[in-house]
Amino acid sequence: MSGHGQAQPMTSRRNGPLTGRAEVPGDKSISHRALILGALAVGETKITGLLEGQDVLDTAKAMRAFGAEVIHHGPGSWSVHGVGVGGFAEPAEVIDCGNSGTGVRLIMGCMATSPITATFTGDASLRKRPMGRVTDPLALFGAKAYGRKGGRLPMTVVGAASPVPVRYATPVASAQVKSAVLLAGLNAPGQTVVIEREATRDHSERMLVGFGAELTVEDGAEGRVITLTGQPELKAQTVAVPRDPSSAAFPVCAALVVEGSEIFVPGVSQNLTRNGLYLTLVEMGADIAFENPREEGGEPVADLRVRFGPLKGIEVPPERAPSMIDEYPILSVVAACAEGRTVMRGVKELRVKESDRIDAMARGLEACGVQVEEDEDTLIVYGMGAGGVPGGATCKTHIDHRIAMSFLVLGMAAQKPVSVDDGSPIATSFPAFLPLMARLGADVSDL
Ligand SMILES: O=C(O)C1=C[C@@H](OP(=O)(O)O)[C@@H](O)[C@H](O)C1
Ligand SMILES: C=C(OP(=O)(O)O)C(=O)O
Repeated sequence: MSGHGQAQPMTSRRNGPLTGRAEVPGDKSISHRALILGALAVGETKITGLLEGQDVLDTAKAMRAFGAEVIHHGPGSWSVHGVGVGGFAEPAEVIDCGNSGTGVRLIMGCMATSPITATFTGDASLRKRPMGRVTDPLALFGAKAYGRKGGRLPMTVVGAASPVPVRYATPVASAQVKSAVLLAGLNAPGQTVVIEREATRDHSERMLVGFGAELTVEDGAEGRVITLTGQPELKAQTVAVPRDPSSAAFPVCAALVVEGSEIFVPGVSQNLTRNGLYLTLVEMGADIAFENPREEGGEPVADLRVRFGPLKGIEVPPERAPSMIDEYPILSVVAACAEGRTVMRGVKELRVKESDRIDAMARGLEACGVQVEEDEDTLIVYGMGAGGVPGGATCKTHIDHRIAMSFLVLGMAAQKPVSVDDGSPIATSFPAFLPLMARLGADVSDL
């Protein structure tokens, strides 16, 4: 799986309306952070609703390798006995983060200010992704990194024995870079400051405060200024992981494009740094009711009631990109099923995800009979209206779970079936995607 094992072709085809309740798994970003902060805290952190996708399981394994005790009690229920800030042991084995950019970048951050050395690797997708964006700021703390050309994995990081605090303005909008610097700052004396021009997902900030770190956020002329006081004693917490809005996107968008559908998706995080897709869908005319808004596990959540209906193409405001960065693949499927064109600008970060997502979506949509235009930073999709996409192609997923799920959703609405060459990476973020969609009435199989 996730590029290590056998390719798993999958196919979906039109099959009447989708109806019922879709309980999507726990948030991937929060799940990684719950394990990592639990490992850096003193005492026993208890976690419920943890995503048991391969990305998060690889982070759990890594935390054990650095000396934390990580115990699986039952579905979604985990505990972590942490080693305290600065307490990481040197791992005896290579840390394999599988398919996970979040896992490897955050873990590099939290070991980089301890006097230990670790070697990181990942699957064929992760080994292509740039790590310099993280190792550059980690070098300012005094850490050293030795990787392949272009800052690629496998890579050895030598942590700083006497780290100094850092002030760093992130050159790209990236929560992974921000989080790596903050996690490194935990074991540096004094104040570490991260400045981001555009707000990215804020789970690290929220959870660091929750675990007892001293952290402030101010909006200044330069952007969001995050100041962390180093060498706190993090205290073990109880973490209830809310459901993942990025995973919810797949059944939600499927219901929007499959005629006659109506589904209910309970308890989806509505964190403002994550809800860009939902704003965009509403602007396209989507019938989504946000019911029973409340707070769960320190995050705003709502129950979503989603109904099929006509959709129109729009220009997605580029400044919205950080709050929906993982949702452009599925948005481009919705765009193909809408009337008129949808313009997605400011999306060049998609080129350095699990795959080049602009290219993967453009080629697969074209193969399914949809007209697209792209440049380095833009994807434009010409909508064919509800039921108008011909389909009838096999799309390449390039070891990318979101590409696989997006094309399988397209097959549920297209005139002819849509296949993917390899759906196995879906298990990195949404292991129960197939049975969940089948329960809603979708005809999707791994045959
Ligand atoms: O911090 C995180 O949990 C994530 C940050 C984003 O990546 P970037 O920081 O590269 O934008 C996102 O794409 C990824 O799925 C999860
Ligand atoms: C980009 C993603 O994850 P990561 O960067 O953690 O591999 C994603 O889940 O869409």
